[in-house]
Amino acid sequence: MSEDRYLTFALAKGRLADKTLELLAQIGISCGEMYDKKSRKLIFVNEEKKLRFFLSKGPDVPTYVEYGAADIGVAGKDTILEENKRAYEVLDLGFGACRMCVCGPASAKELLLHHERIRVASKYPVIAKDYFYNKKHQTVDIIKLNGSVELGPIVGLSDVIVDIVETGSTLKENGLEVLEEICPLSARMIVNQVSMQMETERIRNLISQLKNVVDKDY
Ligand SMILES: Nc1ncnc2c1ncn2[C@@H]1O[C@H](COP(=O)(O)OP(=O)(O)OP(=O)(O)O)[C@@H](O)[C@H]1O
Ligand SMILES: O=P(O)(O)OC[C@H]1O[C@H](OP(=O)(O)OP(=O)(O)O)[C@H](O)[C@@H]1O
Repeated sequence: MSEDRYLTFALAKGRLADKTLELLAQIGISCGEMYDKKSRKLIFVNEEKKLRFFLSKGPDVPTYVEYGAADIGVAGKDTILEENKRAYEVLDLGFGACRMCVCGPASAKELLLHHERIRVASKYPVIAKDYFYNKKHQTVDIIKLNGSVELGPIVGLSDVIVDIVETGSTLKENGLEVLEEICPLSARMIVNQVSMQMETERIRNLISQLKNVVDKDY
């Protein structure tokens, strides 16, 4: 444990970024110019509290944390499950709440029911494979897509999709529905395993302050 060592945070760009910065601000941690959307700067330092922050693509957050390039990370549970990296998941931050679901046209219900060998399109092939093979014991063909996954059943690429559902409006507007729920999702804080041993007090203190705010808000 060293007083001079900087604790480094890897934060996910995109939907979760603003909420993460707001949460840190609520416990008195400022990330300064990170709020400046026009800035191309990647790393920010809070000298007073000996903290460093950087924004990365969401799926890279668990990688930075596993290798110790970041001590702490904030990412969606979907990303954590999909990337499957070594790190301690220490806190459910509550925001970014949504669900991972199997979705498709109503007609695909029968295919699921009879454990047919179906095609599943997803941005999350690891989660999809784990669900169908390990939980449902159903053999399927998984097709990896990078976005607009709802297109899969519409254009005949796949029978169903495994994707995030929040409000359900994307499904509705495209004539699809939730067929099965895989798991609930939200933003999580993860910690590098060595950092947790080396900086136990600072990290525990941070977790407990964040927990107080999260318990109050959600
Ligand atoms: N409606 C939603 N769609 C997608 N992700 C959501 C939604 N609601 C909450 N989330 C959370 O936000 C995270 C994704 O945020 P982001 O804005 O980076 O989306 P993305 O579409 O996956 O990114 P990209 O545009 O780089 O592909 C997810 O990992 C998930 O945990
Ligand atoms: O239930 P809803 O509130 O409609 O939200 C769910 C949609 O949002 C996400 O897509 P995103 O906007 O990230 O775009 P993408 O399809 O390119 O990943 C997700 O993949 C769904 O398509």
